[in-house]
Amino acid sequence: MSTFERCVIATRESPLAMWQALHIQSRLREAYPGASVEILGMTTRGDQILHLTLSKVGGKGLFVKELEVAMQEGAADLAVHSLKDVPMELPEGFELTAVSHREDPRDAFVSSKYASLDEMPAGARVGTASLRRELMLRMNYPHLEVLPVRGNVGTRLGKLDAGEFDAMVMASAGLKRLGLEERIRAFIPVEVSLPSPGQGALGIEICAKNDVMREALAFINDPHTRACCTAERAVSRALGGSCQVPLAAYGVVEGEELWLRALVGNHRTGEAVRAEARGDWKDPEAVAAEVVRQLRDQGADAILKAVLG
Ligand SMILES: NCc1[nH]cc(CCC(=O)O)c1CC(=O)O
Repeated sequence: MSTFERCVIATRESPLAMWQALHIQSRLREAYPGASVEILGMTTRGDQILHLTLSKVGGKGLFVKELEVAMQEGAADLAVHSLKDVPMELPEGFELTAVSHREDPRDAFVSSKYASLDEMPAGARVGTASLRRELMLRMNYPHLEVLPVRGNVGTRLGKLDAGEFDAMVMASAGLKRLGLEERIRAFIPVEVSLPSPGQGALGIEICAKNDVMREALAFINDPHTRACCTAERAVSRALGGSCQVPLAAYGVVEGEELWLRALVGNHRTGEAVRAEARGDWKDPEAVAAEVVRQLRDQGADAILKAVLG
């Protein structure tokens, strides 16, 4: 097997992105003692545009484009992403070569005033950065005021602590990775808040022609997590999933079966349709196709058309 002697990891410079890049760096250094593994921190447009919600500025691609350019120009050999921030379609010439074992995929309830969403009185303010979470809140807690929030994990916690919100819904994975688990007052069950496709997993992107890095990174790929995230992303891809679409999809492998659940809806009205299917975990696309068929049979396309206007 051809090995590499040095590689450069491209990453955004948010504390969470840097944690994730350093995590992959340490795994590569452990697997390949003596290899040079460096990190190239970059600022993306998604990091710069903070006054608008992602659903208004163009979505997930804003967090990956500059990292892909760095790989194209030879300044980096791989990019480490939060998989849920990676667009469902990669540009020509790139591939998602590995998906790591996922951290806790649940959404977390963060508040210094209340112990859970159930305890919040009518009119209490919940901050969220995602239309998926807004839909969940509209469906289950229509008496709460849902407000948009942008910024990285620390910025959002700062806004909560400054009193701009009474609570925040955020990814458990981000808080845990940053050593902020003590801020989590409650984990929101996936039955209530089905996760975003790929939530909690890391996606490692390379140039498709880079055979050396593909081989070197293969050990990071977790087959069950990859199957689940492949199915989750396939549902999103089929239904035009993006930051503009309130869509949730979550797969788990149980024995030889992949159990996939999904939901799409209208965050403004709380209208939603759900579906689930079980199938061979080695054929995630087939399981996703069955879930998409069920969602479409229940009117998912019309709901999403109303959302996108
Ligand atoms: N774009 C936000 C984002 N992207 C990845 C994570 C957390 C890590 C993960 O879920 O994989 C977060 C924070 C959040 O959703 O609260």
